[in-house]
Amino acid sequence: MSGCIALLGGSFDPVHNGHVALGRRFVELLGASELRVIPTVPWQKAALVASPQQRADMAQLAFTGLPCRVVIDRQEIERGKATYTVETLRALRAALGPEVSLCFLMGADQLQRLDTWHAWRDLFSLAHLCVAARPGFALDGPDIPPEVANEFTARLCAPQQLCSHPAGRTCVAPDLAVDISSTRIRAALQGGPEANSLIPRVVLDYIEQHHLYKK
Ligand SMILES: Nc1ncnc2c1ncn2[C@@H]1O[C@H](COP(=O)(O)OP(=O)(O)OP(=O)(O)O)[C@@H](O)[C@H]1O
Ligand SMILES: O=C(O)c1ccc[n+]([C@@H]2O[C@H](COP(=O)([O-])O)[C@@H](O)[C@H]2O)c1
Repeated sequence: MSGCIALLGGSFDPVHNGHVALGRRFVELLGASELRVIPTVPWQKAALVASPQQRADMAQLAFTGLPCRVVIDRQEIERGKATYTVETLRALRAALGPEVSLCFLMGADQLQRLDTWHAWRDLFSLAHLCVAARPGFALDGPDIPPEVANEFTARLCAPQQLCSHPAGRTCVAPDLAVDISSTRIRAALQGGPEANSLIPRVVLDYIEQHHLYKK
């Protein structure tokens, strides 16, 4: 089976067990043959702490061991400016062709904000959208903007159906429940050992070696 490509974009400042669980869960559900991790330069967030290179290094460490090929895609950090996902998906389509199945992964927090993304409706012609539950963020109901809910629900399929189509469908992983954020980890790293259980050991070692996130 050729499988599809799961795409996971993020700030990863730092990468944590929630990101790894999100990637792993959808690789399993979709039957993806590749997870392409895309460290971003976010236009909706204040300045990040770690450098683009450090965030890419940490992602490389965190995602080894998944049951598929893992690629750290540096195109967004190499653009050297804040980027839009729609641009990245257009570049991937141009490079990979119209037939390959592309599945863009996100947590429920981003579904709630999807209507703020640049040209968000165009995303559906370029990729599938796959959304995982995240504690504190509903997957449906009044927290999802009505226009997003309409588009998302009309395209909803079982995850295993996505790999046989290039784009345009949606799916959910309602059973993910990892209550971790990079914000909490940055705070924990300043205060004590709590971060130990929230990020992969190899990433914690990297953070210590590079003296990241200290006061
Ligand atoms: N615990 C989690 N469960 C499910 N999805 C998550 C989780 N943490 C992050 N994600 C998703 O991973 C992607 C990248 O997230 P990001 O790098 O911004 O991490 P974050 O923890 O949300 O960061 P911050 O706290 O700095 O906002 C987003 O689509 C986000 O929804
Ligand atoms: O394209 C946009 O306008 C857009 C707005 C907000 C977030 N994103 C993407 O969503 C992913 C997660 O972003 P973040 O800010 O939660 O790290 C990452 O790939 C971002 O590029 C994209």
